[in-house]
Amino acid sequence: MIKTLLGQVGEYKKDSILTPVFTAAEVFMEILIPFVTAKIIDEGINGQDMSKVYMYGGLMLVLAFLSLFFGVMAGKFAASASTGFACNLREGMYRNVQEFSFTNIDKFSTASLITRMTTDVTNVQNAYQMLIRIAVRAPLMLICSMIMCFTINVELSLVFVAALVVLAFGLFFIIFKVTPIFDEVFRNYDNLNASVQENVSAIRVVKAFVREEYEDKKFGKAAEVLAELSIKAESLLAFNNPIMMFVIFTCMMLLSWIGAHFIVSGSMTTGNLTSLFSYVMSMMMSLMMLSMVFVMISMSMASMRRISEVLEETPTMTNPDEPIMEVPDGRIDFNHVDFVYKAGSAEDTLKDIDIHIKSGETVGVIGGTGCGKSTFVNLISRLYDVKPDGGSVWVGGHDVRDYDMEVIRNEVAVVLQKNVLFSGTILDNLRWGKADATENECREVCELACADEFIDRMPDGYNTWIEQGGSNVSGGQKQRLCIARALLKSPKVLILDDSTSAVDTATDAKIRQAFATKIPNTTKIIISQRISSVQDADRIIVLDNGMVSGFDTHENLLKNNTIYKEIYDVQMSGGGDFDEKMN
Ligand SMILES: Nc1ncnc2c1ncn2[C@@H]1O[C@H](COP(=O)(O)OP(=O)(O)OP(=O)(O)O)[C@@H](O)[C@H]1O
Repeated sequence: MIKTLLGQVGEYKKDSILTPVFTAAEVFMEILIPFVTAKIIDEGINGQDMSKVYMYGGLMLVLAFLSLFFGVMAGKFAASASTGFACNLREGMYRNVQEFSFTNIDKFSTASLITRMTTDVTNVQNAYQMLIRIAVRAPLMLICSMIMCFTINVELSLVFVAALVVLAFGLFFIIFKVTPIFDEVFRNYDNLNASVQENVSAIRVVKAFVREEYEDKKFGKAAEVLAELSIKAESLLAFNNPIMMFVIFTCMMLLSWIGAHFIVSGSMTTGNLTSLFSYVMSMMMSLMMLSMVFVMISMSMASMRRISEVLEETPTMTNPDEPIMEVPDGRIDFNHVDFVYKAGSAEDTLKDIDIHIKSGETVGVIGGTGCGKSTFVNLISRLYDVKPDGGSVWVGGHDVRDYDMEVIRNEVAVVLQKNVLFSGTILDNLRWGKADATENECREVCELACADEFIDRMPDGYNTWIEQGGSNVSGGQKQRLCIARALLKSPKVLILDDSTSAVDTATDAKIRQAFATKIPNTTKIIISQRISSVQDADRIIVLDNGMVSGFDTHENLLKNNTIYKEIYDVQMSGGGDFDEKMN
């Protein structure tokens, strides 16, 4: 984990090394200052020698200036190293997430990925800044101050060594108690983010079902749990200061009392006692800082682990060593395919699918909810891989695993069931299909997808701004834009996964007619719950519980496939979709 994280320091290594170097220099300057103070008091003031006062005063000024300079430099490099490190972590995670296969994506929730890229990275950034600065400064200061104290007076030094033990015990007891609470705090951040993400993205559904109050309560509860845990942790941390102050003042009183005896008996000078006080203060402060470093680091351990989980996640799908860079045609072969989402599941999602589709053919896929239609098409563009011994899926005469992944996904265009548009103009959205498409090309595909009619009615036409998630266009309009976007890729295989469900039947028929005449060489796979959407297809696959129950023309299926015939009869008599028959 540590190796993975440190690997992300990258170009900020130099800043990360310079920070402790300048911090050490700053500490050495600060350590010398009380020593010079003692000289001013003993040799200058007590010795009635103004020249010594000026000389040591000047030296002190130089030391103070150098300490300031080194401190500023250390702060500057620490800030640059930690923010740069955080930026690299975010970029590294984001890059890896882009490489994730769907199997990888299924492992992490969106909310958890967001928390990891925001809150977790901020924690690690703060911990890293502390590590390269305070974690160097505090122990160095502690050791140097202790050495100075012992050189001044051994007996007095033993007083604060005892005090240090008490303080260390108190502070580390608090850390021990507080660390597990912080672990829980970060786990709860995931729940809070999940609640925000789910509700904000589904705000329309929330309103439609009048669930505001319920959702409000749900969020309130998550926020309350988080607040309670944070209060618990902070309340424990609040003891830090009083314990520290108690030990410091007790220590000071003891030092003053014993020190006064030493001064009166002539075995110690006033200057030495003054510098001893300064060193003791520095030591206590260092210990306090050290305890904070431990809190911060233990707080961020959970974050570190969560970040490295994303960074170390290896994509389950990779390109072959010598990938095929061209898909010859739109032939599709499923050779006895078995597929399961999670290894070890009791039942396969797809079972022994053996189907052969010709290039340019239009194939309908029909079946009940959850029977595996989307899963079936996801294998064609290699969004998932088949089981290790679960047959193979071929496109254009080659196993999909032998292609370059970008090539196969460009040639197999999928209009997913859940259509997503991005904020930007209609043209921007269409050009996701082909970055350099001209406006004319965009218009052509929009005509094919019957999207031109509503775009032309919009005041800004193709430059109309689409809001995030396509919230300012209707479901049917969104579907047509997504079909146009896929067409712009001029793919060898076009898959429509129930993507005309929100389009009226007349427009649906028009789109299919356009496909048949304008893109005859593209293999078209149309998933639908409506028989009317697939009955014109060359052949239709009837899926039932992950298995192929029939694969033939509409007419032959009506004659030979009882499931298909029954659905047809139900839908023709005004019934609903596939599932109504199944129930
Ligand atoms: N990412 C996933 N992880 C685990 N199981 C999944 C995943 N996606 C789908 N499934 C399961 O696989 C089965 C087939 O799902 P699939 O989406 O292929 O069905 P479908 O026929 O397309 O259904 P619908 O018509 O409702 O879209 C279902 O039982 C579903 O719960």
